[in-house]
Amino acid sequence: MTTFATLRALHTVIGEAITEIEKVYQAESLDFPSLDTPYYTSLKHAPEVDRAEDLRVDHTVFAAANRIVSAAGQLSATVNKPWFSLIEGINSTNVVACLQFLEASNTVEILREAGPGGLHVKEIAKKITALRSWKTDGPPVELDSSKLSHVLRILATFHWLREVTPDVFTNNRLSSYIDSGKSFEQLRDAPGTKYDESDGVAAYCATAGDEVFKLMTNLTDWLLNDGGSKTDSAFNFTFKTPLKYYEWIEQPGNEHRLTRFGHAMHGTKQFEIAENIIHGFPWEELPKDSVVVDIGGGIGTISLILAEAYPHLRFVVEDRAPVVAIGRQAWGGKYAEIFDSGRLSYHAHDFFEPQRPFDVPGVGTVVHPDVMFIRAIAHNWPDSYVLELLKTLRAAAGPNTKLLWIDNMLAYACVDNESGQEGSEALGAVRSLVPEGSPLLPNLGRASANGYILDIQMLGRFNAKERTYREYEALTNASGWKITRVNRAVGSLWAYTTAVPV
Ligand SMILES: C[S@@+](CC[C@H](N)C(=O)[O-])C[C@H]1O[C@@H](n2cnc3c(N)ncnc32)[C@H](O)[C@@H]1O
Repeated sequence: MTTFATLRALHTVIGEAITEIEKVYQAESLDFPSLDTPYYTSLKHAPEVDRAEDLRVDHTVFAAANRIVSAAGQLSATVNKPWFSLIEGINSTNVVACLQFLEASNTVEILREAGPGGLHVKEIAKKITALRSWKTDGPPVELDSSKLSHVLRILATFHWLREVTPDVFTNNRLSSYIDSGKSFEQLRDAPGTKYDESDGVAAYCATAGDEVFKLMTNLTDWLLNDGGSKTDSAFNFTFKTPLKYYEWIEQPGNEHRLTRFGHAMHGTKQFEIAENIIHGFPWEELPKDSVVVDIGGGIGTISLILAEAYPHLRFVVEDRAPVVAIGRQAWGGKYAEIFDSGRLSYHAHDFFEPQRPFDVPGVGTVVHPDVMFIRAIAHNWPDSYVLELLKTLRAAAGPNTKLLWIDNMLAYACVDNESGQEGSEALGAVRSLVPEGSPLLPNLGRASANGYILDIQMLGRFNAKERTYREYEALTNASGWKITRVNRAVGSLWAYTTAVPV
């Protein structure tokens, strides 16, 4: 194929995908949500606004949108001047720093309250300064608005904000996504509660802008000088600690990081649509009062989604004692019925220690849970630890216990000729994520970027990784489990992998 033929094929992919999306929206007389219009998850909207939002994750729309992102990324990589592509890649820290600033300065909340007309940088700077007053004993250091305008302008250039008129900025759809929902007064009077009862996206942004941003600057040194093995990870190298990340955030002085991390994990449900979580496993087939243990469940984000959808089940969120201790409080008054009825309880336990029988409200002592699930757990640990964890869970399993492993399942960036044989696709090994003859990268390129970005975050933070199907299979086979089903999520690389004891 000539390059022009490839460019035209990519252009066609985009055109056809737009037509598919338009049909779905036209069927309900709706327009696609505009990039210029904020959508604050903490606010109430007209039903048609919410419906247009919901349709974004309609399977047809989601899949077509992914093809557009993939094709647009490939088109741009082909035609953009390589130097410009390099600058965007190698200097992307500039954008990261500005995104970190956007969240840390509470600019999104300030602009929400300013309304659609936006606010001049001088006014934004004054408000940011006022919100910093708790940081210092004396008068807060005034933020220079001429510098602020430059930070906000690069964000507008990357579509993270909108510059309405020179030096006047407003939120757009993307920046509104980082909104914590808090008022100026709440942020001023109780800055430590910014993430409480939020959707966790702002907390995720803050964690990524702090720990991850810092440790990524040392990834190359760690890999080249330590071979990626002598010290535990780029995190240890950066923060000069022998502790594992989860021990470190529990140390005095890191209280804000521990609380923020719990909320950030709540934010990570955005990696997927709730529908995947709800239908990733046949929860409805489990008998009443079946016990589901959420191993390393954090503050309970995923179990709460499931407990709402499946009132007949009992959920136990197991995590380290300091995390469990802040679990219920992180939700404020939300989910009171689920907690009060005992349908969801917390259990402090180190998951590398043998699982012991424990009491579940309304059920009694449980020796073998019906389901044990690990979501975003294995990707935090190198293979040797995952093996230990899977063996520990295997020892706790009864003959009917199922293990559900939820993580990204990485596809190769090329066609995998050894996969795709009869029967293997059902178990997760795929030849390609795009149809035969498509000009798109077999792993959907930029549309799947979030999975590979998370993979490298796991490498830097934990010396760990997201895994391919073969890597899942090697670990389950070596620990007494057999994979019986892989349910790939719609629109992302997340997968729901069920295994049974052998
Ligand atoms: C990436 S978070 C995932 C949280 C949750 N499963 C979710 O999907 O939102 C990993 C969790 O593992 C917990 N964890 C780490 N080491 C643990 C251990 N040894 N025992 C129990 N939990 C642990 C952490 O405290 C954290 O809540």
